[in-house]
Amino acid sequence: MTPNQPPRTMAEKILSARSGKFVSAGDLAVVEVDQVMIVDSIAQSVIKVLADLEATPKFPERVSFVIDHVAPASTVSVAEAQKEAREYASAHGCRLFDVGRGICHQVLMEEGLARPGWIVLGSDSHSTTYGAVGAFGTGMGATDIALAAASGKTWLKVPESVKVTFAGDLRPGVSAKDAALEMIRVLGADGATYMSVEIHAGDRFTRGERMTLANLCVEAGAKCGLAVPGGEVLSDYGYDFPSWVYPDEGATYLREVTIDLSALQPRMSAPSEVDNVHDVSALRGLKVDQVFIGTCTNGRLEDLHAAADVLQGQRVAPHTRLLVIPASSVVMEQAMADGTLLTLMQAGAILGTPGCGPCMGRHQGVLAPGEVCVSTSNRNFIGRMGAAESKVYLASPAVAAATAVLGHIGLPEDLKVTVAS
Ligand SMILES: CC(C)[C@H](C(=O)O)[C@@H](O)C(=O)O
Ligand code: SF4
Repeated sequence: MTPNQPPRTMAEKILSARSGKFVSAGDLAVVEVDQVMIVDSIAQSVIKVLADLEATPKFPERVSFVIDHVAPASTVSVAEAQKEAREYASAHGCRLFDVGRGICHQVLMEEGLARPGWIVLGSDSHSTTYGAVGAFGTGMGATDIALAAASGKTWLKVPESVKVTFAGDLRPGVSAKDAALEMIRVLGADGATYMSVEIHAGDRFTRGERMTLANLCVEAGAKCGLAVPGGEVLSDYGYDFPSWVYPDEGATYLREVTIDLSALQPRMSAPSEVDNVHDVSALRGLKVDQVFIGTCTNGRLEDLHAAADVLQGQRVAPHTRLLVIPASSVVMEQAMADGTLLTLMQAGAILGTPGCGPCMGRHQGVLAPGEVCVSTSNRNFIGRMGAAESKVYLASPAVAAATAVLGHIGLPEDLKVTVAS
């Protein structure tokens, strides 16, 4: 950065570096794309656009197909679409992560396909997740994704930035998911539309926790969610963090908010907007039919550990179903090796194939009219997990686990039994 350049945000820094010239919010930038990710449900459309353009991927090693949203296939047409994606990836030398490998965002992170300062485009809105390691991750539609695959580049309007600072320390029993839900409440469901949410949390959050935070950013309408590394946490980025990725001192933000973690209680997002966030204690007692622990938001090993801590020696309530779906095959193997899955199953959990599971109501746990689900996912829109008359409440893995045992919304502390003398 030359001295006469104005201070830049993290988004401006990355887009400047990857476009080869200094750009600021509002400018158009043509940037090199480091990774293009294509999910099963969009693959056919992307392949069609490429065929119409008579183009093929310019850098096949930078293109990954992931079969995760409805995997294994639920219908003949889904199976056909997945077959097409599989065959296309193999014919053109692209990466393929097939049924059971896991959810696209978790898999790309595990495979080192998102790194600090990279630009990662996904055919999936939660591609903001890659900001957990300082990659400019964003979701795009089939046409833009196909053009990026064909050319190795994309164009972007450089986003304005909102600075979110986390201060203080979480109390015991309060998690990064609670912090993420609070962040969405504060920003509002469209409060960061087309903005970069720059997350300043020092070394407070693990890599997985930062994935939860960056993942939720799109629920405030954000273009990307970039976690600025601080202190010790740098080691869990897994890669060198180039100094040019850091935001400059004195960069301009459209809005700045501070969230005091020490004041947070376990939070829950009630239907049907993600920013409809309340303390769990205010919703306590509502009868629940299904609990779902998994997804790109909260299906990692640390999330399964948090659930197992609550479920150890407990039983899921008789009228409640508990579905647990690890975010990837790696998570599943680790949870199997350390006994976590056994604890969950002994409590009555039903395990599913690593992938999205019932998150968007396509299979493996669709809700009937009138049913209520507490889920560790990121969306609770009308009909998100099934019938339009069903309801989804979003929470942390610990709260979801406690709710499964209680059969109604509640907290781990509600499970403590007082033995009469
Ligand atoms: C199917 C996919 C394109 C969609 C998304 O873009 O996010 C899904 O993952 C979701 O969470 O709603
Ligand atoms: S787990 Fe849910 S939110 Fe994440 S990519 Fe899959 S469907 Fe979308």
